[in-house]
Amino acid sequence: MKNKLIVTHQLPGKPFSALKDRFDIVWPDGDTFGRDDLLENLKDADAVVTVFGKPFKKEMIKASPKLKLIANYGAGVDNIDLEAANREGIVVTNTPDAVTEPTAELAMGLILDVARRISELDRELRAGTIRNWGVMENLSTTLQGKTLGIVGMGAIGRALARRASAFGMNIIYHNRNRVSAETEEKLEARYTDLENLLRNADFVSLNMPLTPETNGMIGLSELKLMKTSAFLINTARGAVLNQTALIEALKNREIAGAALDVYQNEPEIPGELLKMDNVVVTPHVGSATHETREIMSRQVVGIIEDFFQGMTGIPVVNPGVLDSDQYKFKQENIL
Ligand SMILES: O=CC(=O)O
Repeated sequence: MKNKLIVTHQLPGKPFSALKDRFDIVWPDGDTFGRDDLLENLKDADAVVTVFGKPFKKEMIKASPKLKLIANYGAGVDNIDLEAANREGIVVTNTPDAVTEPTAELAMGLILDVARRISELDRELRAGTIRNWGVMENLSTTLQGKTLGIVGMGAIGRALARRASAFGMNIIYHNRNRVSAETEEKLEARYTDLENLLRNADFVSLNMPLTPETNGMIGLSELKLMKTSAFLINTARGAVLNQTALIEALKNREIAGAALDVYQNEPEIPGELLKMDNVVVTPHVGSATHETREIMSRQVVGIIEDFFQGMTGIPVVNPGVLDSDQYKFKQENIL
């Protein structure tokens, strides 16, 4: 009998044809399923493909008694109730590698944009509101020689450090665990505590995952430590930053500007941010390139194939579940 796979959102579909002999694959008609439709489909699902930023919470997990695998399309798994998945013996995976380089590209792009005022000047030119092309007009900030503070030196943080070095920036970083001396040397990155990073960086880039420890990590007191000439860049998750505090810090000129790809309550962006010339906004597109979306689909398909053949070496984000009785019971019913 075939296993049942639910894909919760539309994704590049071609790679999924490799699964059709072993799986009945259910896709939504539109962009995604309605709640009731999804709950109904989950009743006898063996695996589900979820999407970063789109909640897959306890209610969904409880409605899925046969579910063995949640294969998240995306690196961040903050959209999934991991505790509920652990309780039910469900393995959760992500697509960590695919999103690294494009997200670092976007972070670099946002740094360039907010520093050199690219979007702002583009808007003004189109609106016909640029008064003058004189030598003292439209001035911005050079990256060369400036200090970039990276909060979260995982794969994306490291990929950003490599790019920023090419622009002549000095790199300091803060991370839960210090990276190896070899990596520090290769990236020419110096470790420091968060307070020191915030006080010294000209650009602060948030690149940590959203976890209970990082939730709200950057609030008003942290923003106040930053230089008034410094910029904040967030391509991580909206909730690592207190958005109300950011708006206050920008209004009070505690910092010079911000460039944001993620928000506390997506897809909502506070109107106040949209009105500020020194704020660049993009709609959570860190990994949104044609190439990356295709690679993410291929990676998810490979993970599902490997998992249902009992293979290890897939990117499991809740490895503790593999020792649980619930997981073992479910495994016995798969193979
Ligand atoms: O934000 C995107 C991802 O987590 O992959």
